[in-house]
Formats: sequence, structure tokens, C-alpha cells
Amino acid sequence: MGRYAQVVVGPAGSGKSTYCFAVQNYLGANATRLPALVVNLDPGQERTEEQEEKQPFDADVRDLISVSDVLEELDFGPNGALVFCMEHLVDNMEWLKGEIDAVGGSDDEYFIFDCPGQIELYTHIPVLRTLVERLQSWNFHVCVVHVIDALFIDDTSKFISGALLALTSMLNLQAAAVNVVTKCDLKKETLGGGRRRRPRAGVNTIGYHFDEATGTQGALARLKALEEEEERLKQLGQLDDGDFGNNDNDDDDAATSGDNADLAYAFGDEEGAAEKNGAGADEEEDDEFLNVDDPEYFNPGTHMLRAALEENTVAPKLRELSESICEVLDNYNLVNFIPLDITSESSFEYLMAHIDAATQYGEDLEPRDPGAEEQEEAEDSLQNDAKAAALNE
Ligand SMILES: Nc1nc2c(ncn2[C@@H]2O[C@H](COP(=O)(O)OP(=O)(O)OP(=O)(O)O)[C@@H](O)[C@H]2O)c(=O)[nH]1
Repeated sequence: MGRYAQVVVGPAGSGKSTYCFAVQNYLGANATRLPALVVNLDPGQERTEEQEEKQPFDADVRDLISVSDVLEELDFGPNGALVFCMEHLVDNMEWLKGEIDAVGGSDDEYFIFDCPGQIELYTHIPVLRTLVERLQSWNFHVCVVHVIDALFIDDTSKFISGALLALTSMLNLQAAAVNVVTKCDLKKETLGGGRRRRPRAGVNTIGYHFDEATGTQGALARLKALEEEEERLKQLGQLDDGDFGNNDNDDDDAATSGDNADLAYAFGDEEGAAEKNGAGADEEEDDEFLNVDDPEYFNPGTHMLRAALEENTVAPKLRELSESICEVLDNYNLVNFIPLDITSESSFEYLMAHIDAATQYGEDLEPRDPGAEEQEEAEDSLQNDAKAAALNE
């Protein structure tokens, strides 16, 4: 099937470790997928004992070197110590290969690498680039997952800085990339919480369907498509006024047990995950998906900054610079964000579809003729009959 790797980068506190383990839970609960192994590559990683016990890393760079070791023994500050550790890791890539082979050691593997958040590691120091290249040379299909906190893009200027950060990492790491907005469950709470009615088929994928135009310029197109679909469904009488974007607590009661399962899903409670994935799961409960709430929020695009420029709400001194930044983002037309609500299975499904496309997941599978299995069984049975006949003679 192949070797796959997600290299998870993003600013400190953006939710990288939480994301890694949530993806591990998601893949672990799905019998048709390769289970994921999580490798910590942050020598300054600080998790509580309880977290380490509940979901330990499968391999950990701190077994090679840690920031605290360097701080103790060398005269460095915390940032210098981290850079020293990462350079030491790059000089000892055979150690990493050994760890990967020890916990994985097969041709079909799925690894998730939790990287440090210091921006210099993927802007002007080539350590993460080297790491990605090495993984590729070990036959991994690599996808860089750049995570950004939902609260980080709460206003236009923060969004622009997040988008530039994502663009920088995409350009420097030179691998397939997916940008993810994490902590969207918090955004959902800001919007008023409560369960929304399950979106009707065809409605919930429009905002972020990955066949739609991508890139920052695509945001407007997506928003327009969503509005047109809303209008169309209204005309067909399939949509009540309250269905789009508004809170709808109709099915709060029905969803109560699903809520627990959702959280369990994200945070590693196997029973909860089993309940969620089991046959008894209520169909209505498991398909809450955020993108109908506020598409513009999750994919704001440079048009927001342009609108601010037109409204003269940007300081005159920054006007020209802001316009140039919009131009860079629009011209590259590369940066696109996918929202992730770790409490929603459909949100994971949607994100994984992107990551699978980026890593070409499963494309190494040999094509099989329909009916090949039956033919093999028939041949086996013929051979067994022949053996039995030979023994009897
Ligand atoms: N509600 C919610 N909280 C989250 C989510 N992701 C992360 N958090 C919280 O955000 C905080 C930081 O999360 P981490 O996963 O440690 O972030 P990180 O990017 O690995 O942090 P560093 O290792 O310091 O770079 C923790 O308190 C998490 O519980 C999320 O999707 N939803």
C-alpha cells in the first residue's frame, strides 16, 4: 500500500500535538485504514504525565536530545537550544530511521510527525526541509500539514499573516501541503453552540468541496456557490429559512449521547469511538459539519483585506504594503484553508480526503479484476481436489 507521512507544522500552541493524536484516533477507529504512528520531533515538547500515559508518542526525539539537556549543558537560550537540537537531529537522521523502522518496519505505514512551532525552522533554517527530503528518500509520500488556530484568523490582518506563514512553509518545505484551521469547535461555541440539523445531502459539501476552485481567490467563488445553492433549495422548497448558518437546536436531545462520543472520538476514548462508529450510531447525530455555519470565516481570502482597503479602514501608511501582500497571495493562488472541528467525524473525513489526495493514499494498490478473488478460490479448490485425489490413489 505504501508509506505515508504527515509532517505537522504551525505556530506554538496552534494545536499540533492535539491534531496528531486526534488523527491517530480517527485512523485507528477505521478498520479500512492504515493505523497511524505518532513521532514527536519537538525536543522542547512539554506534555503532562497524564497525557504521556494516555497517548504516548510511538517514537520521541527527546530520546536523542532535548531542549532541557542542552539548556543544562550549554550556554544557550531556549530558542538557540531548540535550533541546536534540530540541527543535531538532522546530523543524526540514521537515528530517526532506526526509530521509524523499530516501531513501523514495513512497507505499509502511516506516520505523523509532530514538529516544533518555531517559525525559523521552516523559514530560514533548512532543518525541516531536510527532514521532508529524507522522508521522501525513504519512500514516504509526504504531506506537510500546516495548522493555524481558528482564533488566529479572527480578523483580516491576522488572517493575512497566517496565510503568509502558510505560503512561506509551502514554498520552503517543497512538498504537498494542506493548511488546516484547528480549534473550530471553539468557533462553533462562539456562534452559539447547540447541534445543528444534519445538512441535507449536497448542501454540506458545497462550501469546501475540493473540486471547487482552490486558493485564496476561490473563497469568493465558494461563497457564491453556497448562496446560489441556498437560493435554489429554497425555491425547490427543500430548505427552511433556518437551515443555513443559523443555530438549530431541534435535535439537541437526540444528540446528547452523540456529543460524548464526539468528544471521546477526538480525545482517544476507545469505547466512545466504538459507540460512534458502531452500527447503533444514530445517523442524524454524526454528521454535524461546520462549513455551513460561516464559510467566509473559514476561508476569508484576500477580498476581505481588499474590502477593508476600499473602506479606508487600513492605515494609509500600510495601504500600499497591504495591496502588495494581497497580490502575492492572489498571484500564487496556493493558500487555502480547511477547517477542522475535532469533535466532528465528517470534518475529519473531509480533511483526510484532501490529505489522501495530496499523498496519493492507496494509489499503490495493485488493480484487481472484479471476480479475481472467486477465480483464485476456484483454482485453490481445484488444486486441493487434485491433491486429495493423488493422496487417495
Ligand atoms: N477546543 C480545542 N482545543 C484545542 C484543539 N487543539 C488544541 N487545543 C488546545 O490548545 C492547546 C495547545 O494545543 P497543543 O496541541 O499542545 O498545541 P501545539 O501546537 O502542539 O503546542 P506546542 O507544542 O507548544 O507548539 C491545548 O490546551 C489544547 O487542549 C481543538 O481542536 N479544540
